Amino acid sequence: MPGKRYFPAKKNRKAWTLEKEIHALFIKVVKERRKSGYEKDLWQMVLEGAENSNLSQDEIDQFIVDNCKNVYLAAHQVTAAGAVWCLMLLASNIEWQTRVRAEVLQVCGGRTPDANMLSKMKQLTMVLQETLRLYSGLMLSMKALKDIKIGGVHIYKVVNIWIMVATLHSDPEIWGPDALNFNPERFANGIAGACKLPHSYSRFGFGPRLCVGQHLAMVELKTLISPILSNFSFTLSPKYVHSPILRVAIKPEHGVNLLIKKLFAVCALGE
Ligand code: HEM
Repeated sequence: MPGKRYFPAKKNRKAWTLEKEIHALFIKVVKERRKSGYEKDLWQMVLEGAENSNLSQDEIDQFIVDNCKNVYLAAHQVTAAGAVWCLMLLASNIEWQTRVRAEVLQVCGGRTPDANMLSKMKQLTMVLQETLRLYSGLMLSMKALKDIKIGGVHIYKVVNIWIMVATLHSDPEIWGPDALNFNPERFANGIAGACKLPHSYSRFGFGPRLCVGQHLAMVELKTLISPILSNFSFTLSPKYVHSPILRVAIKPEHGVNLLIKKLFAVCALGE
């Protein structure tokens, strides 16, 4: 909500200093952008939206900073984690890697993928859906704004509700006995065909607070993964240690080490 500064209480010195530094950092970038000219992109729309409003300068700055944080935390971190897990899963499932590569080569024919090509990558979509089932957020949180009753359970106003996404995404009752396995085939007929209760597949949330970037995220992931598949084959390095850890998103604690082969040359790469 614009108009209020959500700096932590001053007595929490470290958090206060960090918050102020982040604020100053984003405002500096905005000033530099104004000086150097700009493109008419999403970022520019945020700036113009704020500046053409009736807000005070302080409120405008806060609105801009909040949007920067949103994009960094909600958009960048989770999408990057999705890409890394997808590569890890393809590296450990060569059959699927080969299958998706064949599709990408057939659809793109060595060209940079455009929107039309991306929409034809069905196998890659299935792999990404399965990746986000196995490695998306741990939980979603919501707060009851009034007393409600759901399925016979009374929930009082202001109670926080935590929805364990990881549990829903791995329940054999919902996904079948292979719920813990990587099996993109389950998404061959879309989400409704993959599980008993489509609402339980909530990697982008659901309801009015559904992820606004869900389609952009899929486009980004396909745009990143498809050229990698066209140009390289890869397996997991023996150095890889499987250790998912909860940060902003679920991330590989020690990165993902891959052995990458480009045509006939072999090289090793960290995350
Ligand atoms: C694989 C990538 C992504 C995943 C797994 C993901 C997941 C989520 C989830 C679970 C929520 C919360 C929904 C809820 O509370 O019900 C959310 C909200 C949000 N996401 Fe994403 N997201 C991704 C990418 C992106 C991208 C690329 C953007 C923007 C460019 C974005 C922007 C947002 C924003 C602004 C919200 C808050 C929406 C609101 O509260 O109204 N996300 N996302």
